Amino acid sequence: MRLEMKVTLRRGNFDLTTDLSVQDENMGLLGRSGAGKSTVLGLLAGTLLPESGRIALDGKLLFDSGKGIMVPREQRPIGAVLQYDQLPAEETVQDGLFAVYERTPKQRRNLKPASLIEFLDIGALLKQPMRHLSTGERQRVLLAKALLKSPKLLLLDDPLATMGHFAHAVTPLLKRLQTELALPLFYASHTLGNISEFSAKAAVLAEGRIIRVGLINDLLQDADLLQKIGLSQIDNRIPALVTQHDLADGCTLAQSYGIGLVLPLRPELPLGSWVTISIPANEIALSRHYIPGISIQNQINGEICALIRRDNGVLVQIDCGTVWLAGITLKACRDMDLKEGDRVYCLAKTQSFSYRSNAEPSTFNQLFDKSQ
Ligand SMILES: Nc1ncnc2c1ncn2[C@@H]1O[C@H](COP(=O)(O)OP(=O)(O)OP(=O)(O)O)[C@@H](O)[C@H]1O
Repeated sequence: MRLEMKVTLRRGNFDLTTDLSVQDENMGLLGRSGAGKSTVLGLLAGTLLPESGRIALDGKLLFDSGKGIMVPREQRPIGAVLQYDQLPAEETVQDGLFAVYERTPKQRRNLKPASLIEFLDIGALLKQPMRHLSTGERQRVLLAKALLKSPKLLLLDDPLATMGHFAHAVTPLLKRLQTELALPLFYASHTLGNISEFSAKAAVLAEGRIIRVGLINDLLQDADLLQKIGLSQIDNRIPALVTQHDLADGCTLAQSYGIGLVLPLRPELPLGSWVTISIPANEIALSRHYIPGISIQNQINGEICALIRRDNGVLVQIDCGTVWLAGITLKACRDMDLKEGDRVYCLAKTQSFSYRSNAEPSTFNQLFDKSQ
């Protein structure tokens, strides 16, 4: 995706001025509530009209105030799951899906509607008007609509946050679309959890301005930036190789960068497969010593590489082969007299780890329309 967006818009007391140039496959949009994320997505999708400026996707102008160009939403090669989307009040789910699919040129259609409807479990909703749907149902229907457009870019206003348990099924679907259809995702959220699932990079938005664009790993090392965007919940994402399922003791064993990990039991994961596990930074405690006779199964030794001051505490970066982040209070940091270069143990309970969804190669094959 090559995206250029240099626009201005005033909404009430809120001023948005973006100067964003994206040359990547995927991008996250990170910012506090009210920073302007939904506004940016609306401008890209074509539900909002900028006052001035220019938007171009892959060299094609979508908006240019100087040239008087404004490509309407239906004609933009963009699918969008937006938080606020004006939809015809009485339009049924089926009519909405059908209309989008019919408008998409046959040679561009790349997904089978029936399989998508089944996969997103929206078959029972087809006769309902959109206004009768719950938030989560609505998000799934909007995702189906966005995908049936066979878009060249998918905008997501954190739909996973409101999808409940469906998020576990939809995440691998989106990942599969990224690889199978080379579909770029632009994912907006106020936390990094879902963004980093789909993109290694993020643009940071604060008070209607893009203040940084960079690798998420680099953004996490910028204490001022973290403070500015009030990032509170930070997850560690760790790749791990499944080595053993211990049914008797109820745990799965894995290796990550030479470190042995004791994880929640997931016997269906093939031995020798790679998984991504996550653990919130706030779930990791630190100790200067190995603690024998404790129920916590993971005590991982590493060296502190940075101490980042946050609103209510300190984010400690520890090099354990890969970088782990532990969120502790300022008091704990002072009491332990922690400094860069100190060696510490990261203490992590088995049940604090969760498995992130992995795209299994065969699960989605029936979705793709390969007849074109
Ligand atoms: N229809 C509107 N009229 C006037 N102001 C609006 C309107 N919609 C949004 N705003 C203002 O624009 C600003 C940015 O809103 P926006 O929804 O883009 O933020 P956001 O980053 O997506 O927030 P959140 O994470 O809470 O969804 C807010 O200050 C909001 O009050």
